[in-house]
Amino acid sequence: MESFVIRTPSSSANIGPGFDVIGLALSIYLELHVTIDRSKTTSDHPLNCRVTYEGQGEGSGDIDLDPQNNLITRVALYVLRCHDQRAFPAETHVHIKNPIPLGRGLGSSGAAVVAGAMLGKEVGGLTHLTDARLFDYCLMIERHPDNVGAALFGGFVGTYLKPLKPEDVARIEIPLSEVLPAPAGGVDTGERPPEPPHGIGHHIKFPWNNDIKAVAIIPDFVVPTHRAREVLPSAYTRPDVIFNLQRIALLPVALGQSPPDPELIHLAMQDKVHQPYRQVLIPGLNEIVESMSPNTDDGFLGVCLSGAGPTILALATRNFEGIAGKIIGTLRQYNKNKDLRCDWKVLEPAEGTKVTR
Ligand SMILES: Nc1ncnc2c1ncn2[C@@H]1O[C@H](COP(=O)(O)OP(=O)(O)OP(=O)(O)O)[C@@H](O)[C@H]1O
Ligand SMILES: N[C@@H](CCO)C(=O)O
Repeated sequence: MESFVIRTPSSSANIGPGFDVIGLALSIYLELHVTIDRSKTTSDHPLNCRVTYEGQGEGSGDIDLDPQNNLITRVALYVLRCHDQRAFPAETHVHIKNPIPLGRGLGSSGAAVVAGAMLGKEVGGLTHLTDARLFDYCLMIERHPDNVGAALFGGFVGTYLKPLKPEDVARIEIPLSEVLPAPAGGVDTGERPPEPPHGIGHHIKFPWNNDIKAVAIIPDFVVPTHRAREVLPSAYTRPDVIFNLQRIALLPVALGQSPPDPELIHLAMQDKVHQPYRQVLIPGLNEIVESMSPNTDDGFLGVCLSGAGPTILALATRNFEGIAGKIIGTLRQYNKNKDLRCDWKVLEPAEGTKVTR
């Protein structure tokens, strides 16, 4: 019996002004516990794969355990089929342990995509696939690189897409359904899916001062990423673009400096590209951003929406409970549900995806 574990961190995307660019891997981990019984030559399970799931929170019960539909195993299958392997080895068991809350802005789908790509590599014995190449596969599925970049490479990262040749631009616009074909009555057509162009995405690691902790306040409601993208405008004014450019030029330096400069970090985390528009989905967000500063809250450095929300991410050096309490109070004040449940956690930057045997 062969067994191994794939461990992928959660992540917070954007960190204020870095919309679709900056990601921070965080210390809540998705784990895939994989066993392969190669003594079996056939399996009763579709695609030779049994999927089990252990998770928590809203939506956990909706995770599809059919390997043809589950996001993680579908991504693995995409990687395998690009290498002419039509199914998992008989017989594979993937046990998913997922403490990352779904649809809350902590990169659950990014982690699932990265873990799935790594699963395809490992079960297929595709040792030639480097992390840089797996990034290309992930970017065929999750089209913004910030969450998948942080989940794959770890730490505090800036991510960017390479200008592509016109024919390759067309290839990253491939509809998701073609990259990950939904099962057509369970019948495998034998077609090879479109392979990712080489070098779609790149990343650079920024320094992080370890005195800075990430306090994640996780409200008990879901904001699907596609919904949070629909509320964004398709064009921005020049002053708003310049506002974000000025701050993004500061952010990676500000969060690496020792000792941290609270005023600089507070300024560097401001945003005019996504947060003001997402307030309609996360009542209280603007009030939190506008009412908190290093002068009003001891230990506070800055605050932003985590990814597409609704999680709020505060950066701080101390007074974590006080800061979380104030944010929870403001969320409850502006939410229709005055008893809104909110979980909160103090998180650290995390390592990228690792496989242990
Ligand atoms: N471990 C998992 N297994 C299968 N599907 C998953 C898993 N994790 C996430 N998903 C899918 O991803 C969806 C959530 O993705 P979505 O992009 O809306 O939010 P998120 O990734 O949690 O937040 P954000 O992208 O803002 O950080 C879930 O509803 C589910 O369909
Ligand atoms: N950059 C993305 C991250 C969410 O997945 C967004 O904010 O929409």
